[in-house]
Amino acid sequence: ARRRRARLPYPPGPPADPLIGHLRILPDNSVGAEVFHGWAKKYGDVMSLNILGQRLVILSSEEAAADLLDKRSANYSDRPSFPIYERIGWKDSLVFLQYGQYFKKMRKMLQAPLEKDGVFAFRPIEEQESCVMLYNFLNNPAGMDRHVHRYATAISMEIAYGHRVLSDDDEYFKAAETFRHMLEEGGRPSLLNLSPIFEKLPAWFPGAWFVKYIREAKPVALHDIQKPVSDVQQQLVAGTAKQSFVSQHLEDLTREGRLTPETLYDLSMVAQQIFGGGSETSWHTITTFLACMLMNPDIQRKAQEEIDRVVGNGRLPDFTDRDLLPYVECVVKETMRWHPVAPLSAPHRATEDDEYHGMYIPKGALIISNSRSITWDERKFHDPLSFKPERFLPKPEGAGEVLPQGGVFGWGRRICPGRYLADNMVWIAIVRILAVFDVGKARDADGNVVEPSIEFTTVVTSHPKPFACDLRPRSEEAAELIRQAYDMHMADVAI
Ligand code: HEM
Repeated sequence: ARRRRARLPYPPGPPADPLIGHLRILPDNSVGAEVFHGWAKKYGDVMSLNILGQRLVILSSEEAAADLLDKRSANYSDRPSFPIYERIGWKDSLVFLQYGQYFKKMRKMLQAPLEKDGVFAFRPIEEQESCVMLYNFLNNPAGMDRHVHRYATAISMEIAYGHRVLSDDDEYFKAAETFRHMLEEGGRPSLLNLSPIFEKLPAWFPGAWFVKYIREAKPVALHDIQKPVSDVQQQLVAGTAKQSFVSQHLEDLTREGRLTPETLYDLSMVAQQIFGGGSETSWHTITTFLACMLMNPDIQRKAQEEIDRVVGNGRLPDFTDRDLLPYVECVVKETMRWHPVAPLSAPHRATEDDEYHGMYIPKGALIISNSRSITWDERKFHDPLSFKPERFLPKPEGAGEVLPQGGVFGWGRRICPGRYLADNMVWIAIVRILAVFDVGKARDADGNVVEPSIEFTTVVTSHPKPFACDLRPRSEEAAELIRQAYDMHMADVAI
């Protein structure tokens, strides 16, 4: 079968150079999704590139991605190796793990509390932290971006370690920021991807930036993985530990006599994925929403009217209101469709040779699903580049279009395990911001309106560059509601 398959053509792609293949035209990560989206129009929903002998298959429709990554997930659930991340100590982070028994064990451990019904348990934390975020907006609107980052991080840290982030200087919040910088820096293309031999280069050698990076990042990465778990261990001894993912596991492991350096290591790696996977993605989905509201005041007003009608002005919306707010639901979906924060999702790898519609996909090929193409597919979405929440309303009121979940949260056995948590985190933030704030145009020093111009940048995730806006409480009552909610959530905190 291998010989027969090998005679089939690879999926088509742009013209290549001899030997180096498509290396010269391989787009930079920051524009990759857009460039691939353009190419797909010419070469089709399944195209391929050859980068120095490494085959890259790019999937540009929901069907192709679902056919391969969902329906044939037994063959497409592996990941490529990430040599730099592996060397700093993230080898066993779930997101980077190769497919196999160890992956399955780690994935199960993380997934268990994050199932659809399980994430209900985290709602009080989300309600609490959303009030903190609103309060921070009120007192320091210019710090909006950071407040949202803190919101997503604080929820993740409390779920993972029972740690409550109480200030911007919080040690755990700082660790999340460091984690992000390390992810960003270590993600740059490097010689190490070509061969481990380059590891031996001296740090001063041109292009060998990673030697210094690895040396410096490794102890920090290790500390940030182990420290919060040893904090919880100490709190358990002192009787002060709060219920959390880690405390629960530590108690179980101790009771069952299974607490060993190995089980402790696994637990530390998995716990880190809660903020590693959840913080930046949720943060940037919410800032994308804020940018969308700034650019689409009519949509903002319509969503606010729905909230005013259903919830009124006397309280903040909460999860019990969700089913009664269909338009807000559409705004959340449209934010995720219009600009998914992971435009190229995460690469999968083919474990064995395969054939798809007469094309040959060799073992070891990297499979990239292009979320941009999938959520901007003209065959599925009318006017896909416009922000139109009503597209998701059922006909005849709306267009009855359906959000391709894979385009946002990925596929098959690697689908985002945090998707239900993310959905709650993002929804409650959005509905509460809409309820009490107006996102309006900023004014310059002379009082002139600044026309919004939003630019996106893609490093680890794709998100708006910092932008000016006028984030203002909708009324004095709204401001008072925020203060009261904040006071209530801080009542038990001794400062
Ligand atoms: C709006 C927020 C989020 C978005 C858009 C998002 C998106 C994604 C995507 C596209 C993937 C790659 C899936 C694939 O390879 O097919 C992924 C993987 C992952 N996500 Fe999320 N995610 C979000 C929130 C979260 C949260 C809250 C967590 C916390 C638990 C989380 C944890 C992870 C982990 C651990 C993986 C790796 C899974 C694996 O490799 O098996 N994510 N996410």
